[in-house]
Amino acid sequence: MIQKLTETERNAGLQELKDWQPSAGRDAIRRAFKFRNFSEAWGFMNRVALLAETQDHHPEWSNVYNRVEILLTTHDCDGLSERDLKLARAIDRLLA
Ligand SMILES: C[C@H](O)[C@H](O)[C@H]1CNC2=NC(N)=NC(=O)C2=N1
Repeated sequence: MIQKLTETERNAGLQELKDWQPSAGRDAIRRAFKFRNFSEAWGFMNRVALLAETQDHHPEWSNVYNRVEILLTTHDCDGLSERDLKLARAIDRLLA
């Protein structure tokens, strides 16, 4: 069973992932993305979807035209885990 991050691990993760914010009211992190148009937003979502499948870890997300919002949390432990940090790092690398 996957473990929730401790407070120390959580803080270290948030410090490292500077573009991600803690989600208000949930043990989760979120990041908002803005692209030039829908096509670029959708292309990004496709790439994230493939990443999510390889990690067997899936985002909660929304898309409105050129904007994408991603929330990461781990349902299996009802909170933030190392799996969320791993997926967030991989998403950031897609854009680097
Ligand atoms: C059976 C399967 O491996 C699990 O249900 C995975 C799938 N993707 C998941 N994604 C997320 N975000 N949290 C999970 O706990 C989770 N669990």
